[in-house]
Amino acid sequence: MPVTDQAFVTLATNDMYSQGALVLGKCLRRHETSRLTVVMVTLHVSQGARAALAGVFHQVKEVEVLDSSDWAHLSMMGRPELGVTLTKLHCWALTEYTKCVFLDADMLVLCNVDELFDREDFSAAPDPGWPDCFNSGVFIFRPSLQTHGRLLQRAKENGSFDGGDQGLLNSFFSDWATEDISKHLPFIYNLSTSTIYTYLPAFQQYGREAKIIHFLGAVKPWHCTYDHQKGEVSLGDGSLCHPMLSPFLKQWWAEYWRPGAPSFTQADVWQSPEAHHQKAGSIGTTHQEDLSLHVEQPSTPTASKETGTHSADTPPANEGATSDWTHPLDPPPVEEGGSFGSGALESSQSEEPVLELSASIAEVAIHRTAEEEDQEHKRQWEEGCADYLGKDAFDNIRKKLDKFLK
Ligand SMILES: O=c1ccn([C@@H]2O[C@H](COP(=O)(O)OP(=O)(O)O[C@H]3O[C@H](CO)[C@@H](O)[C@H](O)[C@H]3O)[C@@H](O)[C@H]2O)c(=O)[nH]1
Ligand SMILES: [Mn+2]
Repeated sequence: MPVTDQAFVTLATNDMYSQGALVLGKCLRRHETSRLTVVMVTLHVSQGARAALAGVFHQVKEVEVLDSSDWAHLSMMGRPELGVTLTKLHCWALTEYTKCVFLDADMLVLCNVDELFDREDFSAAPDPGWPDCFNSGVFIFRPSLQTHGRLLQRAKENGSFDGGDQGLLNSFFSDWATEDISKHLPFIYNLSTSTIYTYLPAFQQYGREAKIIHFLGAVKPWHCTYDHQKGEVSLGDGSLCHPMLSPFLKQWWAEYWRPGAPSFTQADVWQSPEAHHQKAGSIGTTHQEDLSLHVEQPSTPTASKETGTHSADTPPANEGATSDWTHPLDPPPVEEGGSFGSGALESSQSEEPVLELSASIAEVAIHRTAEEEDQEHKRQWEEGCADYLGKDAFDNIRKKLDKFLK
């Protein structure tokens, strides 16, 4: 039975971030959350994207865009686009729920994380850049129109020290750093991928315990290109991503293409320009336009109907859900018949070309000689694709060095 007065909430103000929200919603469902799921959308989210989101989330709620337009502070972070993150503040107006967990749309949930609802308002994880501040990508809160009003008031009067929601929220919940340690979420609930660059040994040590991955920063998974043929993920400029990041990006794409709920492509999105004529609703007023959609068949979003009411009693079906632990950093499981899967992609039940390809790569790998293996390993090392969790783990490198220096 779903818990109908608690919800996971996310936000998408455009179709790009809607892709992230879609993956997030799919992950939550696949890991059988017992809570409802809500995505707040704004004017510029197209009908195509909304339909896809409605196939995954219990509620698609239109809210007004709030933008700090604070170029000075935002450019200090190199992220002028983040003014709209103030729109996040509207989650406090979702008073049909007693407790919520907000998750950024650039999150990958790796297992069931319903235990987050045991935490109290206001809980969050430290920000990797300034750990006395919390990162506003994951937080537990109790919706309240009073808090919503106070936050908006503060935004109007004082702005935000970083131009986005995180600065404002840290000023508002300023005792988070010192008041109550139980309100500090473990970092594994908001493991920023930037840690790969800032503290690689810790990432190696604890990365396997991660429950939620946060693709924090300017480059998001949907900016990357996934080459099914080569099984490689490259960044926008064509360069290959960091080898430690690759399993998570592949997992993100596997979730994106996982069947059982619709995905949408930019092509779908561009085909629906009528989206831009949607009227914006305003949250927190009696005239708000609630675009929540009843969803009977998540796999057929076009069958959804707009009701104007909240659809807590008709959660999307959970077909295809699995509670399997499919951590991208886990070694690929040995399957019957002795063939190996490809880690992240292996977890997909999809019949996408991805899977067929991973199987053929596995077969090739099995028939390789030891010498060929060594050569391949050397080639990957030289290309900067080190296997930090396996052959190239610190311990193994040290052993090699010790042997060499003897
Ligand atoms: O054009 C945008 C930009 C952001 N978002 C939403 O706002 C969230 C935050 O933006 P994001 O690009 O994820 O920011 P981060 O790179 O994670 O940067 C940090 O700084 C932001 C601004 O303070 C905070 O919102 C983040 O939680 C914090 O992790 C996204 O995940 C989306 O849910 C949109 O819908 N549209
Ligand atoms: Mn984020």
